[in-house]
Amino acid sequence: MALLTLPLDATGLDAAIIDLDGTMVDTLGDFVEVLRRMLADVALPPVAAAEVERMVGKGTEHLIASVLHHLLAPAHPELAERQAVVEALFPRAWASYQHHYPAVNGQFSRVYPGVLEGLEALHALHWPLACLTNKPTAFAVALLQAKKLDRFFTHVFGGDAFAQKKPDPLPLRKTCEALRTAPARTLVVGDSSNDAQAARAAGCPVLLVTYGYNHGQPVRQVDADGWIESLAALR
Ligand SMILES: O=C(O)COP(=O)(O)O
Ligand SMILES: [Mg+2]
Repeated sequence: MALLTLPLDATGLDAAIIDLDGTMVDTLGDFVEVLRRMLADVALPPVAAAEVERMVGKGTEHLIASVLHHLLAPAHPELAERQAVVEALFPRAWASYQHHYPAVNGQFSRVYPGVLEGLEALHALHWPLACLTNKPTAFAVALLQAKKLDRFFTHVFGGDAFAQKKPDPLPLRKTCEALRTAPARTLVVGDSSNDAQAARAAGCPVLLVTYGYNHGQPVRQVDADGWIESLAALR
């Protein structure tokens, strides 16, 4: 695919679906802070940003469970026993996370360089644009509004919008339906293997940014159609 060697309007593509965390907004600081508040509520110590970075991207349930497993591992080295402790703690942790997130959302995060330029370039082509994230929809909408990026998107779908989350292809298929575009003509831009696997399975071409969160793995080893150092490369 000559995605990165042709001008975008000569690629045969006519729409785009863009990921949020790690692609448009560096939200690691938000996650670290909301987890710090949540963990204090359940009498656990905070978790380091480098650990959180490896755990972000598969939605809220996965993030909370991963953090609890990580922190409880020294005291409960046996997996089955730890699982039971995590399950018992989970409802309180979940409720605390939901309680704290709105106040934290966008306060400890920033839009990556080049994002505005890239979105403006797609907007100038009159491509319909959707934001598809594993973050809950309400938090995603509020974050895009706080960062003044909401005006670019006709649709915003979060991890709770469909029956499956990325890396399942269902959210991409459903988002293409909402945009009324064909997957093969819809560019996916993301930062992780979740985005790339979902795009491959849905039949969408996919570009990955090189600066986001990819579960601690090198992003250039992920099967994708290309890598960009900034969304400004879409100009
Ligand atoms: O897992 C999350 O909450 C965020 O994931 P995203 O990279 O799909 O925006
Ligand atoms: Mg992401």
